[in-house]
Amino acid sequence: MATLSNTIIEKGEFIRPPSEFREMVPSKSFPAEDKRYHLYVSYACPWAHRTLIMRMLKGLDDVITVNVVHWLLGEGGWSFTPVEDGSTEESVHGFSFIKQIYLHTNEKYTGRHSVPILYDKKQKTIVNNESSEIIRILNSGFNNLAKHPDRDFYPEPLRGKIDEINDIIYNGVNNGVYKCGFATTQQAYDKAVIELFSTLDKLEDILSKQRYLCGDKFTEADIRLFVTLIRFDPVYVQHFKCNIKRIQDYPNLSGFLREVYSIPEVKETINLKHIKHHYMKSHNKLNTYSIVTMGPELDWDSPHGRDNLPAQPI
Ligand SMILES: N[C@@H](CCC(=O)N[C@@H](CS)C(=O)NCC(=O)O)C(=O)O
Repeated sequence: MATLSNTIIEKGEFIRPPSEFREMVPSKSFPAEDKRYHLYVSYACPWAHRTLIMRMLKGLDDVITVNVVHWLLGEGGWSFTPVEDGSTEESVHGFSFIKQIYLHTNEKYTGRHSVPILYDKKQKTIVNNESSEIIRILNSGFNNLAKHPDRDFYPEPLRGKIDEINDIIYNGVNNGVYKCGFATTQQAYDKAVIELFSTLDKLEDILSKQRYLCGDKFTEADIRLFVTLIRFDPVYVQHFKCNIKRIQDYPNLSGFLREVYSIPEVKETINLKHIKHHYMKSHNKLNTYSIVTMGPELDWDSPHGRDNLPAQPI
């Protein structure tokens, strides 16, 4: 079972390697064109989830096509078989594995075979495999084709603030849960779990005073936090040992989670079966018998209670 492969563990601490394909759209080689680009994603993966949310919120669902891998990250990496519960075939080449997309782009490629991938169907090549850049591309690179060109999730005046909060969220939360789960020494785990919960405490405080992370405007920072929050209680609490508190125990973080969950375009991107099955059945060093938990009961459809805090329309 592929579990902690392609990752670096140093002194018991998990370190995420950098992505290798970093081209942008629009650019000379990659102009924005209708139906030319394609996303390869996993519903389970929080990094891929960001790109799916941005694609929906910008109204790019007719412009950028998508293939979804099966939830199991097995020996051969992400695969497109069997097709079930929302996963799809690989429709550009008919490939069975994500690895083949990387090797088709560069047969000498030796890096990770990760999702998400933004792919150019015309030149049959990977454009970008770094989710933080793919969401920026989707936010502004296709405005001539998007249903919602006026929605800007990285607006100029807030960029400094967004970058600052993104750093905090990436280190303390998005990657923070992985640092807890993949730690191989007590010391590394202790350090990671303390960092994670002190960051969550800080974010709880911010969200007690304002509707979103950067004020009254919903931005990419909120999307980046949401994808970890939605996985937290069903998976990370127990699977990654992030169990000092649940998100449900934080009034503001949980209200924020329910509000973002209630956005129809966001809700459409969530597949809890893929999320739970992926983590609990792919990481068998963490869950030897691959048993998927039944709980917890979730209350994501209950009122978010944040209407008293001012908000600009999304
Ligand atoms: N830096 C990448 C990280 C993506 C990532 O780590 N994806 C994981 C799934 S959650 C993956 O595909 N892992 C498979 C592997 O490394 O073989 C991004 O944000 O786009």
